Amino acid sequence: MADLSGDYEIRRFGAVSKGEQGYAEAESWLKAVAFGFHESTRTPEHLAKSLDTYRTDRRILTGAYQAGEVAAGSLPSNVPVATFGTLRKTLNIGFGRMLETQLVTAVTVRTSHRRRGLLRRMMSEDLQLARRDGMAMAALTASEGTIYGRFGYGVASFERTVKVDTTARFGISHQPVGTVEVAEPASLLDLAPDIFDRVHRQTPGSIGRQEWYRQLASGSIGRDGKEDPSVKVALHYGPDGDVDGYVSYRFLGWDTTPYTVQVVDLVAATNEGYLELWQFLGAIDLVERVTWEEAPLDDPLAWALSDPRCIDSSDSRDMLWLRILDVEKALAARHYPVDGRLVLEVHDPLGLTAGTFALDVSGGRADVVRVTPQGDADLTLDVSALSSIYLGAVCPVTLTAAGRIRENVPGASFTARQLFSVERATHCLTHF
Ligand SMILES: CC(=O)SCCNC(=O)CCNC(=O)[C@H](O)C(C)(C)COP(=O)(O)OP(=O)(O)OC[C@H]1O[C@@H](n2cnc3c(N)ncnc32)[C@H](O)[C@@H]1OP(=O)(O)O
Repeated sequence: MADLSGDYEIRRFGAVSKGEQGYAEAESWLKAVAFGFHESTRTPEHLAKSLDTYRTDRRILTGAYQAGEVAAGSLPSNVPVATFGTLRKTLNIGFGRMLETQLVTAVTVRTSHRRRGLLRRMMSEDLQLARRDGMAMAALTASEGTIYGRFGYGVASFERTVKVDTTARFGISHQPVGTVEVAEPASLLDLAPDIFDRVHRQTPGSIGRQEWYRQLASGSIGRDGKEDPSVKVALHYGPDGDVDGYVSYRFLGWDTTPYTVQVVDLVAATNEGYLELWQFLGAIDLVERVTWEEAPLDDPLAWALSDPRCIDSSDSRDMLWLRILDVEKALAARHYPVDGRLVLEVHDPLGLTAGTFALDVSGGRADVVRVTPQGDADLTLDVSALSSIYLGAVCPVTLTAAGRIRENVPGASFTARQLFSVERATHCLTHF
């Protein structure tokens, strides 16, 4: 590939708020992101609000800038031709364990500069820096399924859109132990982070949320950057009166048929709270359908409904893509529900963490060492496949059948399946 270092300058800077030094650069960067995702132009107020939340999240903004002269009349050189954003949050890796993770987002390359290696350059440099900084994991959500495998990312969790028929056939037999009450949407500015944190600690695959989420759930910032007065909120109170769940939702209007409520955010820290919030949604008068775009695949709702066919869930898709940056650290960080031993030969297209590793689990604790291969490892796999099975949501036996894992010792994929399983369904409620 051609060396582009002479053509583009890569700059990294932290997000800042209006009035702070570097704001113009951050604003141009964010405008370029909006352009890359085909958004209509963001207003200055929207840009300022977004950058405020980015600053709280300590996002690092990376831009590629034309180093030479730009074409006369084209966008000036201070507008990046490519963008790449990162922030760090914890990832629940099962059994309540947390792993700090490099989250990659806002990847765009201007059409007139695409396929010249800019994404490859920004991704490779960023992952190397993160690894050097001691990070063992990176994550992203992908716009297309074909882009990120080449960089060692693998699909590690799924989600689906559900359309739930809430006409007379809707019924959940659960006997409520708590109550649900309507609240002022703004109450979520305070309540949402603590409730989410409880869910985060008990859900494998959960990613810590960025500042923006409580604003979205409360209707303080809609997707267009303005306050969203259509957002309504109901809180769930447990038997002791503590708020342990909420749903934020909007009615889509009388022109939509069937009459539909769309869930903006649904977060419940208890099994009962989850069912009781659904009982509330199913009881909203004049509404015939409730939709939710971030529902789990393995959803208790399906088993709680007296008629599970109330759920139309034709849209299932990959959600979290993980990329292990340091196999020893990532494997040692996990808790394992069974004892066992596996020797893994891991290939890495970026050369960050290739090698053969022995994983020995005893009493749930892992001992992981890099070994010199003596004969075949139990499993041979790319780091993307190892990243896929890491959260227990992707079955190693299936990846073996797909040719993504080579099983050198019969039964080793099944051992991997048992070792990597987690205590409850993997699900990530955080988009970033
Ligand atoms: C985490 C996120 O933010 S997801 C959002 C990703 N962004 C978008 O979808 C916005 C629209 N798309 C774009 O901005 C650009 O086309 C990008 C970012 C996807 C690619 O940027 P480019 O600079 O053109 O990629 P680059 O030239 O570095 O290509 C790197 C490799 O990926 C491949 N590639 C790039 N884009 C795609 C694609 N859409 N589909 C399949 N392969 C792709 C290239 O062929 C190349 O392969 P190789 O190096 O193995 O030969």
